Amino acid sequence: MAINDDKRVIIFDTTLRDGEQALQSSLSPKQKLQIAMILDQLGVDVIEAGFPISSPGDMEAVRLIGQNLKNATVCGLSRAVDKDIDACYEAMKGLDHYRIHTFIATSDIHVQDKLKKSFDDVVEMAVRAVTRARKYTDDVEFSCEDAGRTPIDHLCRTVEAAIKAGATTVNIPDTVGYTLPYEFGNIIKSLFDRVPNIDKAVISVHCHNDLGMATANSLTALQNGARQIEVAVNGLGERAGNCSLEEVAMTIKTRSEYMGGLYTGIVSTNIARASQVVAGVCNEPVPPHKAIVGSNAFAHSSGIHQDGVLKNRSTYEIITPESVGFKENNLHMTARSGRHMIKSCLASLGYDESTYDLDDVYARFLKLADRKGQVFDYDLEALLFFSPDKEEETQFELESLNVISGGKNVIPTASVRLKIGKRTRTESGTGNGPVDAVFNCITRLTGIRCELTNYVIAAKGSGMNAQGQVDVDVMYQGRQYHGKGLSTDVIESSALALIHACNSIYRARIIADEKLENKEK
Ligand SMILES: CC(=O)SCCNC(=O)CCNC(=O)[C@H](O)C(C)(C)COP(=O)(O)OP(=O)(O)OC[C@H]1O[C@@H](n2cnc3c(N)ncnc32)[C@H](O)[C@@H]1OP(=O)(O)O
Ligand SMILES: CC(C)C(=O)C(=O)O
Repeated sequence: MAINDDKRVIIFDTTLRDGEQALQSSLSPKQKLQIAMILDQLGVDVIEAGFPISSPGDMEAVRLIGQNLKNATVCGLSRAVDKDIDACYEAMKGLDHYRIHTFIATSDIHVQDKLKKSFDDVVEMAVRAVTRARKYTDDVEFSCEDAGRTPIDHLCRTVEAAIKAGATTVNIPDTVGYTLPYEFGNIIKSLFDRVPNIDKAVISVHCHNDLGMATANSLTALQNGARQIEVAVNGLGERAGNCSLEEVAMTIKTRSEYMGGLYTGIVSTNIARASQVVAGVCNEPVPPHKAIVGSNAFAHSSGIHQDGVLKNRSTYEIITPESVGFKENNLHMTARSGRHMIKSCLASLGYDESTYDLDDVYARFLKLADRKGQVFDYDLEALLFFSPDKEEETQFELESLNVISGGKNVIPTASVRLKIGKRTRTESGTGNGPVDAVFNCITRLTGIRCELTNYVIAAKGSGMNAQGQVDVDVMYQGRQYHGKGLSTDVIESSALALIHACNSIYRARIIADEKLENKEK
């Protein structure tokens, strides 16, 4: 691939190769294709789709992806071995354009203890591999595996030989995430100073995150002349992962002046979707605090931060959630929130400060937040309408629960008894699983038809005492409600969570009726 702009950074995505290596089960060709299409829309330049010699499935995945990409170049990985390179050709032959990526380790420990070869043998294998790959395509990448721990003289010699043999991209991996940014920057600088034919190839880096340096090392490499970085969505990759695509893409965009005007082809507004698809298909949830794409990356929960963000978002947001494809930021109300947050939330619900006593509402809010942990807008509104002894009064209470579920031939059936006000009622019903059957009963008993938008189950504690916590989000008449349930029985936790949400909805309905009555008066 030819990009003739010295400021343009080539984004080589290895989510489907190095990222996939880190998964507990490998991806099918169809799953890989689904991710590849998202990466193509994201604007990555090269997609390393797999290791064709590895299995018939991976060969098929590389072929399928190559046939379907609209913009990005497909790439297959191979050892410095003839049959691997031939397998890459087999997978991609017939395409207008494709890349073969071949590699061999150059560090002493890998050469001696893993490959059991001499360094001279390794250089010879590198040259042979690049030469063979060049017979198939004019887009050949060569990597010196474990370059970060390779003596610089050996690295210079290998890079020079690979370029001479026809490599158009030479990759310098910090395979075990060992180097520090200053050190890694110097390795790249030394290559530019010492390798005579360095200008004949694009210099790439592939940094792992074992010491948490992958992003910093990749950026330092760019500042020292590298023009391709190898990345993975959500930072997936062997062990602690690869350099994360979203982190480098957004750093280059956000700190462009400091990065010497470098830019990428990444469509940043597609980042959140790419992250979610990769997390879902790979069954690798994104940690909440993951930079750029974590659910907490644009959340503000403390009073001082919320006050700042409400006055000017830039006080605590260096990039906007919208710029990476999230709808908005989140301001969570907890006991760490301050009056500005409470006032703002009530204003968004239509309450002017002149209609309530802020200090009084705030004091009650704090008591509620200390009890509940997180307070939602409808909880806050309830403080205005209900006296302190009534603000958490419940309309629905679980009395008992019975569930039958089992193998293929059993229709999941539930029977639920609820206390509703002063009465008790029972309903039975079926569903496509035990939780669904319970939810159907609760819907009929409460008369509240809400849509379940999120269901999360997590273990609290461990061993015999572990409890299952279920958190649900439901949508009712355009408003989101949350419910939480905790029990040693996860079906009961689920029921408690939905009942919790229904109680909030019930209170919100009373408030809505009261507001309507006041309006009509
Ligand atoms: C740093 C990285 O991420 S490198 C990429 C790692 N990815 C993968 O390994 C996933 C795909 N791998 C596979 O499917 C298999 O390991 C295969 C098909 C590549 C090889 O399988 P096998 O032939 O059964 O060998 P195995 O994996 O057990 O051992 C690797 C062999 O390749 C050799 N080897 C390792 N890297 C290279 C290389 N770049 N060039 C040449 N030979 C190499 C090893 O020394 C070892 O050789 P030996 O059998 O003579 O001891
Ligand atoms: C094959 C190379 C690029 C690699 O994955 C590594 O060195 O980590």
